[in-house]
Amino acid sequence: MTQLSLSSRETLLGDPPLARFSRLLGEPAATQALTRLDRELDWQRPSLRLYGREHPIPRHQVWMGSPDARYRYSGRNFCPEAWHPEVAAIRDAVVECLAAAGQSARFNSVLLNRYADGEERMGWHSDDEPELGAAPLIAAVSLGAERPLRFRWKQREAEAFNAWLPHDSLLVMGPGVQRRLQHALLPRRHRGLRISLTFRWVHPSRIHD
Ligand SMILES: O=C(O)CCC(=O)C(=O)O
Ligand SMILES: [Fe+2]
Repeated sequence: MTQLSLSSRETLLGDPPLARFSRLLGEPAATQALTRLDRELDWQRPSLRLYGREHPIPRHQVWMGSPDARYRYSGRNFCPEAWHPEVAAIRDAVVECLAAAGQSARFNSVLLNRYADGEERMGWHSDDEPELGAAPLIAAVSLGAERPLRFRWKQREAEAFNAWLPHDSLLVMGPGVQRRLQHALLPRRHRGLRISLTFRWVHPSRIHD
């Protein structure tokens, strides 16, 4: 039996589609991936300009992907790093997991986020940059400490809620999730390293210098 057949799917929202899979990679692969990514990636802490002042982001990150998948983020153009073999293997596991669930998907870009502990975080946002297209599918893999990704509706049509993301889980944000909701990884009082990988498809033709 392969690890893939052990992964299980849970629906968190039907419309727009939000689903969580557990045991994406299996053990010891998932723990080995966490250790390897922590050690081997060139983690960056860029600063964002806000009200004329530079603020280092409250986490570390790496953009990775195909060379033509350039990405605009906070007004800057990022050229992604080349695929690390471990990240490419996780990407392929995500594509296989989705295919086994009857969903075809492709990814040419990933944002990796490294949160050293519960103080490190990501603020409210939607992944709705124009180069992602009108209805992107974003697949978020979590490794390490379990934390909740908090969702809130832009039109306040329902209550905010937490999607808990355990080690070796996959959260799939389907078409409409970015348009209708925002998400954030809020600070929590707890210890433990967490690395997330959010795989996307960046439309190469939409990028202009
Ligand atoms: O760390 C997470 O799970 C969230 C990351 C995220 O929202 C993003 O990369 O856009
Ligand atoms: Fe996001």
